[in-house]
Amino acid sequence: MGAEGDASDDRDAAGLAALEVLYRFVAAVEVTPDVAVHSSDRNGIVRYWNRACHLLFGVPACDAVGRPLASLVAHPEREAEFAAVIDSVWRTGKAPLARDWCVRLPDGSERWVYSSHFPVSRGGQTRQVLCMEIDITGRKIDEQVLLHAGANFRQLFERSTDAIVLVRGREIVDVNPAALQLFRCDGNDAMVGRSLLDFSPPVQPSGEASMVRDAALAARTFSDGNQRYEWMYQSGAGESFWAEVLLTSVAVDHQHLAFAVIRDISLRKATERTLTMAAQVFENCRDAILILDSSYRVVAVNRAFSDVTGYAPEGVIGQEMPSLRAGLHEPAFHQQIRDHVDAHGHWEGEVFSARRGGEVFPVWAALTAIHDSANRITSYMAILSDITDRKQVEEQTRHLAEHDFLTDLPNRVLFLDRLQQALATARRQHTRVAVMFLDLDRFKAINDTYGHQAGDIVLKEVAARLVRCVRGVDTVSRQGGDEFVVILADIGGADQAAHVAGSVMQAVSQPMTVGQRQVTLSASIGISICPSDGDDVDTLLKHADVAMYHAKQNGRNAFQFFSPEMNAHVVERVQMENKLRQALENREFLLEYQPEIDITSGRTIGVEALIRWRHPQRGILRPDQFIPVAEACGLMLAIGEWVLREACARARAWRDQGCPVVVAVNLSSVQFTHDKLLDCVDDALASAGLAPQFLDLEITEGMIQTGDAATIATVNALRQRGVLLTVDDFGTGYSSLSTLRRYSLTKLKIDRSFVDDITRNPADAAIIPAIIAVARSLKLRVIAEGVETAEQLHFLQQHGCDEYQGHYAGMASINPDLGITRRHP
Ligand SMILES: Nc1nc2c(ncn2[C@@H]2O[C@H](COP(=O)(O)OP(=O)(O)OP(=O)(O)O)[C@@H](O)[C@H]2O)c(=O)[nH]1
Repeated sequence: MGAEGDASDDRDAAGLAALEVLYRFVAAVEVTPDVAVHSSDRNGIVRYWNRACHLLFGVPACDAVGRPLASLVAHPEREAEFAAVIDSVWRTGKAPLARDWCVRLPDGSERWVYSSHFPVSRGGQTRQVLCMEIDITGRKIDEQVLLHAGANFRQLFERSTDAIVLVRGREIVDVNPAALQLFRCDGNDAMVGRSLLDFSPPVQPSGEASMVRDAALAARTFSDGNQRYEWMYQSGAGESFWAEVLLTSVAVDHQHLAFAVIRDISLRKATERTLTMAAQVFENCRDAILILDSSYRVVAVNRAFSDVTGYAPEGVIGQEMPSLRAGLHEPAFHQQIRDHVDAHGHWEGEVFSARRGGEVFPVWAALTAIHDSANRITSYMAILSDITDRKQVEEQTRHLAEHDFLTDLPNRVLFLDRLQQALATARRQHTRVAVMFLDLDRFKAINDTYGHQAGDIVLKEVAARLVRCVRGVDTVSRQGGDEFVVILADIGGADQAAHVAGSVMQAVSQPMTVGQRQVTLSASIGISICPSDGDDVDTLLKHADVAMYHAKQNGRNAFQFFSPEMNAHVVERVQMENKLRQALENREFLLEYQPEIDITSGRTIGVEALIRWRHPQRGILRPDQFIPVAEACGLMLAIGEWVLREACARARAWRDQGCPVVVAVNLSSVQFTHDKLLDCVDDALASAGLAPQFLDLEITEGMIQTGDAATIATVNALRQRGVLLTVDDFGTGYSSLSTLRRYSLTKLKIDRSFVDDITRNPADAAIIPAIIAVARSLKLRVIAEGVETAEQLHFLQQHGCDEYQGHYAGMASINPDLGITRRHP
């Protein structure tokens, strides 16, 4: 990517540099007073005419362009020769040698010009003939004078502004002051006696050796009388310069002499080079270039213009710019651009252009005014870069940035933007907007069961179904994971939102095929409505999320509208979560111990450790007030570990004080199924130095009723360590005798609701003897909890219960009195 980027940067830089050359050239050609530049097409019609042409021929560009060249510049007496020269350019595609012409101007006057003709080619075919002309009338007059000078020849030789060098054989025998000046030599001695080859580089720019070419020219001059050619010289100061040479052979006193009239044409050559380069840039530039006259009519276009727009040059030259004609922008917009260019010289920006077939495409346009020497705008240059591809890439990039890669739905970024817009519209038009937050139920199970790929297919299918449930003005977005949010714009009321939520649930719950399988899903949806539940993005989203959370809490597969009470509940819960996270660190937990009494002896044989939270604001909280939150936010493991350690340490302390009691600790299901349970128990016992038989772990029926191998292994591992195991809240679950038999347990704890029944509902208390019978058959001890009255104790005693706990024996406290023995009736 990087390398490609660098390469294209280089290309762009080169392209810009080339365009800069072109621009400077067009500007230079336009303003140069010395070189008249014009071009004509195959029919001899003038297509380009610079300001110097105006000065030389007396015809302004606006009158010259479009007229036959022959009507502007006549070549009296040499019409046929001139026509042959032009014809050879068209036929051969080659530039002929420059030559002098006497031309007649439209006003009847005559001038001498020195003309060079060049083909302007495209695709290997000559399209125009470009002509550069220099006014040499003054020099011609000098030459005429020279011819008729006779005796005054020497004087004219001395005064000539052209360099004249007399040569015998190869040797220079005389030079005039102009020659000394041209060759940067201080006096005749510097040249006389030497050869012109001494003032030439070894090789000419054409690649020919100077010596070889010089010999050929000398021979031809000798046979033809004279030769005109171009030559690269090197001055005495070592500088190279281009010259035009007229070498004439003369016989004086039977000696063959030659005199060379040499004129520096470096300036013209440089202009030619720039012209060639500019023509190449113009033709080969990847961007479309148009040269426009001061009325914005096309004077010339390059190949890229035709490639990009499909217009042939003939179709547009002399017309106004095609994109202007297409009426893609308001006329006022074009006028603004023109005003800007006239005022500042340049304008660039993004506009639309049209191809010949009518297709509209985006371009980056740069329009530059070209001024003459009097700073008047004579023409314009427009460069049009087709940015269709760039726009497409931009569009793709934008799409990627705003859409979810999996479902192609708007992502959170675009969703937020759309919601802002929907809310702004609702505010203006006093309408309502609903935000529907949807989370799939137990989606993790799909991933876990069928694999992530299957999960992806499900998410895509859900996305498609959601889109089908809403109108075009609504937005369905995926926020990530299995969460989707829908904006229902301009809804009549809550009923309408409920209707959509109903159809969404219906759509999601239709079975879908993933690979070979059928999957059935459900979703929980929370809805908030603007303005009643909030009128800004954050509030509406938060409230829809809160409502969705409640839908989940209430059993999933439902939708819920937001209500302030829900919010209060959630706020409270979040606050509790935050406080809970700090509670361990701040040592805010404490354990109270409730004695467990042996019914026969009345002695305290154990204690149940009960966790309390000393909440900084709300005082002492009981487990049911915070344990569900701790479980939900993943803090239960850490809290459970602390309880185990603390309880074991305390049991060890009591034993050291001579009160060896068993400490019962409740295990949460997260703890019980966690693979660190055994390590955790071992650590707690080891760090307290407590024998395992003094630790009783209380688990619920629910945790063991599956009877699966993993649960059996955990129970066995604990029992093998010697730790006791009690099934808490016994009688409320559905464990069967056969399941219980699989485990090596210690004790069953009769749930307090049955103990309550002894006094309140004696008929139902019959379950207690049944539980005790089960325990006996499994050789387990039985303990009853929640014993508050003598009557309850008596009932338990009568039915052979082993132990009890409850207010009758003693409240839970930090420092229970373990020494007392209760007297039972
Ligand atoms: N296949 C797939 N799964 C994803 C993608 N992004 C997130 N998930 C999974 O989606 C699941 C989202 O689970 P949750 O919403 O937290 O929980 P859930 O199982 O849906 O349970 P509830 O939301 O409580 O009903 C997680 O298991 C993520 O790993 C995804 O692009 N493709």
